[in-house]
Amino acid sequence: MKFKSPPVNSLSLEFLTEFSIGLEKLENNRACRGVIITSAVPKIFSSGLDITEMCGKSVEHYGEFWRAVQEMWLRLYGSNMVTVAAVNGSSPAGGCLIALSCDYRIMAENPKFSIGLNEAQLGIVAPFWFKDTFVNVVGHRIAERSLQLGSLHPAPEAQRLGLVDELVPEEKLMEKAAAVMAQWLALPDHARQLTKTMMRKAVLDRLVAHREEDIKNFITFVSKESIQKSLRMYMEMLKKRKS
Ligand SMILES: CCCCCC/C=C\CC(=O)SCCNC(=O)CCNC(=O)[C@H](O)C(C)(C)COP(=O)(O)OP(=O)(O)OC[C@H]1O[C@@H](n2cnc3c(N)ncnc32)[C@H](O)[C@@H]1OP(=O)(O)O
Repeated sequence: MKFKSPPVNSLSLEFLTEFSIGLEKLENNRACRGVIITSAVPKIFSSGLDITEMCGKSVEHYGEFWRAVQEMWLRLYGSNMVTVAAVNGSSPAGGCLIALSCDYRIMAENPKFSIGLNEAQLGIVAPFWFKDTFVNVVGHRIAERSLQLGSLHPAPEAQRLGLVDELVPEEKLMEKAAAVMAQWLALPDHARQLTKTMMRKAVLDRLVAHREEDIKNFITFVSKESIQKSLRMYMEMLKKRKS
């Protein structure tokens, strides 16, 4: 699957819905045993959740948007397929969540590309299931420090921390992703799938059990004037940085 929503592959409601439907179709296709996720937008894997979806909208919209974020994660993290992220650009926040939800992450070895859950820098808090996914990849201590600081780790540091599994030159990324996919697909599906379920079930079940509460929390949080102000200021900062 190639993300192609210029300029930065931000995860809008439309993008998330299309991504989830695409994953569902592949999941139901018995001929498809694995998916490589990458980007068709140069230098950006995904800029994370589309901030404009969280600014100045109705309560109904926030609810619908957050349900779509949850749905995407439940499908990807809970997928029976082998999932490989070929991270060919920067990948903050929700973009990082997508990479973390895959079985294996390969990143282009460009120190200008960074990845991480930087929510704290925006004055918002990564939800528990973002945090759980992060902890399951890098461990508690690294996750705690990285989340509190809202760190975006340049590719070499991301590899040192275990946030990505390996770095390769950008031109070799897809070749390497295909080789990793072949290695993972060489195992019998049932054994690999049951093992994956065993490793991820508790974290998935936690969101499923608290899904409505999580949506309510998001709506309450994002509707606060202080949070709206932080998000607006962040968007302005992005625009100023550009000019
Ligand atoms: C209780 C629950 C609480 C909520 C939990 C929320 C959980 C997750 C939150 C998120 O995922 S928030 C999103 C976090 N993302 C970021 O911080 C990334 C911000 N973007 C950047 O750093 C840069 O844009 C980039 C991705 C490194 C790309 O840089 P580049 O220089 O190539 O491009 P820009 O000029 O900065 O951007 C182009 C254009 O896109 C707009 N834009 C960028 N990112 C977003 C975004 N995430 N959402 C919406 N719009 C975005 C940017 O403003 C520019 O717009 P224009 O100026 O061209 O109109």
